[in-house]
Amino acid sequence: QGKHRLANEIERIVQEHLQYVRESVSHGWDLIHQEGEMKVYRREVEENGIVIDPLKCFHTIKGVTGHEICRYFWEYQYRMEWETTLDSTKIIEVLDPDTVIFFQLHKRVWPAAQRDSCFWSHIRCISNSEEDQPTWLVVNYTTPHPLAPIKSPQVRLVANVALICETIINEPPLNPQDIKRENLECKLTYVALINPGGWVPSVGVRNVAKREYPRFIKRFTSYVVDQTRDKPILF
Ligand SMILES: O=S(=O)(CCO)c1ccc(-c2ccc(C3CCCC3)c([C@@H]3C[C@@H]3c3ccccn3)c2)cc1
Repeated sequence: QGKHRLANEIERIVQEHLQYVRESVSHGWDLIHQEGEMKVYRREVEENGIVIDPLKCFHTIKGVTGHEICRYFWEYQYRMEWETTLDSTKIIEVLDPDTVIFFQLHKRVWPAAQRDSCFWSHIRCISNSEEDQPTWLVVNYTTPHPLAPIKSPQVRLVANVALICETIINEPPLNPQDIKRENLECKLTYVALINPGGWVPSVGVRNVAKREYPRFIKRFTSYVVDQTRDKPILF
C-alpha cells in the first residue's frame, strides 16, 4: 500500500496527539462540566482576539470497545445520525482504507457566519504490547482541498480533533470467546483544538462550547451504545 501525499503530516499529528493526551489537566485547565463518568476541561486561549480554547474530555462508557467508539466516529455513513453541529457532510477524497478527506457544512450559530470545514480523518489501531487491548484513535485535521473551495459567506473552521480510546475488560472470563458486553469499558479522551476561523463573539463561542461539547459527547457515546447493544463485539 503506497504512501499518499499526506502520510507524513498524518504521522506527525498522530504522534503529537499521543503525547498531548497524556498531559495532565491539573494546571491551567478549568473543569467546565462533570456528569457521571464524563469530565470536560478547557483552557482559555485567544489568538488575535479569537477564542481558540483547547478542550479535553475524559469519559468512560460501559458496554462498548474503543474500536467500536472510533469506528462510529470515523465512518461517514453514521455521522448525520449523531453529529449535532452539521448541516451536511461528504467525502471528497479517499487516501487509503483508513484515511479520507471530508467537507462539512456546520449549522449556523447566530450571530456568527456559517462555518464549513475540510479535514483529513484518519483511524488507527495502536497495539501496545504490555496492555491486553490496543488503543484506537481517530484524528480530524484541517487540510486545504481543491474540491472544498473557501466561498464567502461561509467561514472555514480550523480544527485539530482527536478521539483516543482504551478498552478495559473487567473480570475477564477464562475463555476470551466468553467476553460479554457487561465486561467491557471504553476509556475515551476527546481533544478539540478549534479555531472558528474568523470573528465570533468570544463570550458566544465560550458559552456555545461549554453547552455543546458535553451534549455532543453524550449524544455520540449513547448513539454507539444503542447501535452496538445487540451486535457482536468488535475488538
Ligand atoms: O469532533 S469533530 O471533529 C466531528 C466531526 O464533525 C467536530 C466537533 C465540533 C466542531 C465545531 C464546529 C463549529 C463550532 C462553532 C464555531 C463557531 C460557530 C460554530 C464549534 C464550536 C466549539 C463549539 C461547539 C462544540 C461542540 C458542538 C457544537 N459547537 C465546533 C467541529 C468538528
